[in-house]
Amino acid sequence: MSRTRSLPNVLVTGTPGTGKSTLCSEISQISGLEWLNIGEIAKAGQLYDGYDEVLECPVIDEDQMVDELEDKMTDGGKIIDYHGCDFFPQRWFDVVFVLRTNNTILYDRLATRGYRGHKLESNIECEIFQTLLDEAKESYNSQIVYELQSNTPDDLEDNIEKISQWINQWKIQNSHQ
Ligand SMILES: Nc1ncnc2c1ncn2[C@@H]1O[C@H](COP(=O)(O)OP(=O)(O)O)[C@@H](O)[C@H]1O
Repeated sequence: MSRTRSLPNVLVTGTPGTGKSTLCSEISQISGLEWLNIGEIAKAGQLYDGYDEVLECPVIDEDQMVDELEDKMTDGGKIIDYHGCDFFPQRWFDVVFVLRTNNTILYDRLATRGYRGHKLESNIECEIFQTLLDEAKESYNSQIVYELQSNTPDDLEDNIEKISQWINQWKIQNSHQ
């Protein structure tokens, strides 16, 4: 599938607060990949299907979201971040990065964001049980799934470097097709 694309599609997943949007914003500026922010797309199109009382957030209508993104993903050159990945078609992505953050650091980030009670606890549990890493490995070929630590500004720099290198390598490998 990737042979029809001139640029790869990259998925960045992980528990809320692990740094997905920060990383995607940087990568899209450096690499020219277009960052598709699922939260904003859902809001703009009102692509919702109910409300999650525990996580205190609207539930995205996954089928509508996939329909909305299909043409863009077929074109390639997209970077998506989301705290879930099992509803995206496997064929969309050339690589999946799962951000991981130490529990106490994540707790502070989410508390600063205003998360409290069940919402805060559920997200910390999600990270402790490596829910998003397991979901990524179950949903995609585990050979394209990479775990990245996202605790410090140095980690952020390392991750920007690693993903940029991966994109450049992909371009070289796919330039003659
Ligand atoms: N590697 C990192 N080191 C330190 N702070 C980070 C790092 N990545 C993100 N942050 C900070 O953590 C908070 C959550 O990041 P954000 O990108 O919004 O996470 P997500 O999109 O996964 O919810 C932000 O305040 C951001 O500046």
